Amino acid sequence: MSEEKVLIGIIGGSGLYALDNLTVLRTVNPLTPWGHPSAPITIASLPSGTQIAFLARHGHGHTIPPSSVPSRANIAALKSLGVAAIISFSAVGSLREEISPGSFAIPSQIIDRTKGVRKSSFFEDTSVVAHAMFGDPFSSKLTGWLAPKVEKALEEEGKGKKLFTDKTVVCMEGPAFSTRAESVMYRQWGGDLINMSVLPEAKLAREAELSYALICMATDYDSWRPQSDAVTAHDVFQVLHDNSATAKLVLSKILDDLQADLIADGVKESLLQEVGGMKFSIMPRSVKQKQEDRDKLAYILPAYFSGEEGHDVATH
Ligand SMILES: CSC[C@H]1O[C@H](OP(=O)(O)O)[C@H](O)[C@@H]1O
Ligand SMILES: Nc1ncnc2[nH]cnc12
Repeated sequence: MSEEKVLIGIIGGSGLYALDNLTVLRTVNPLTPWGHPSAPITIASLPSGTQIAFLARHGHGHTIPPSSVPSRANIAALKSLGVAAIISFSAVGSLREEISPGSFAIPSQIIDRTKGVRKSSFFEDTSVVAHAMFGDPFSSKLTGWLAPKVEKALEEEGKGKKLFTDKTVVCMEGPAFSTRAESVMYRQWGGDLINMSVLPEAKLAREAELSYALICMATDYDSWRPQSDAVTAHDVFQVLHDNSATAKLVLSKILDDLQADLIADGVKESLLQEVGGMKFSIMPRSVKQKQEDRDKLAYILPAYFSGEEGHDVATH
């Protein structure tokens, strides 16, 4: 584990594989109990000295498909660097006319359409049982802090791109896109956006007690519009290039303001919103819990599992 604390982790999705204009301090590739992350993580310093970490979800050169992203290793690796909060980027399809390609969105809800092939819990395959609270899958304080910054950056860019908040993102398995019937059904269910990445990432961040927010960039209208061709990867990649330039601008705005906000308006509280959140989610210690599993879980939740005896969690 690294000695130095890194405050914020950024996960870049399709089209966002690196950050510009930051002072790179080092690159790390931690071996977590769940393997290595998707790619080596770049640790950079802001002019204020605050450190951030950047991880490319699909690897450098986009070599990892959505169902094979090592999300447990990604979240565990970021946690091991001391990260308190994760700002994750994703290219999404739009399920709403008003969210035109090029628009940005910060969702507040998720509908799970993954198929169970992804390992979606750190507690899976262990002798410790836990049920994380997930009714509000994104950290409200973090999204509340981010939204005005993203909006301001989009305004300053002057390309007329809008930000939508409080939206519902459907996470599908992929890698093939949805059928027209599925796309129409997701709209009826209340879905506004669709991607293949937010799960299990958001669940794992919650289990690791990390604040988590998703910044979506709409690339296409998926396949629900009867008058339009169904989405292709080519459509997505055409919009991605422009979107990622905007995403970099948005991110630099967020990071520029970070130090001032840390001092002025208690943003630290937003970043630390989830700390302690697993206290009532982990089943109390029992003799059936294997020490090796507790040691493994100590990597992400040292407060409950580290030390010779480990700590008992709250009694239920
Ligand atoms: C490239 S098309 C589909 C692909 O794009 C999105 O990736 P990410 O969320 O990492 O930006 C989507 O979730 C799919 O994985
Ligand atoms: N239409 C779509 N469906 C799923 N993931 C996407 N990522 C970008 N566009 C998408």
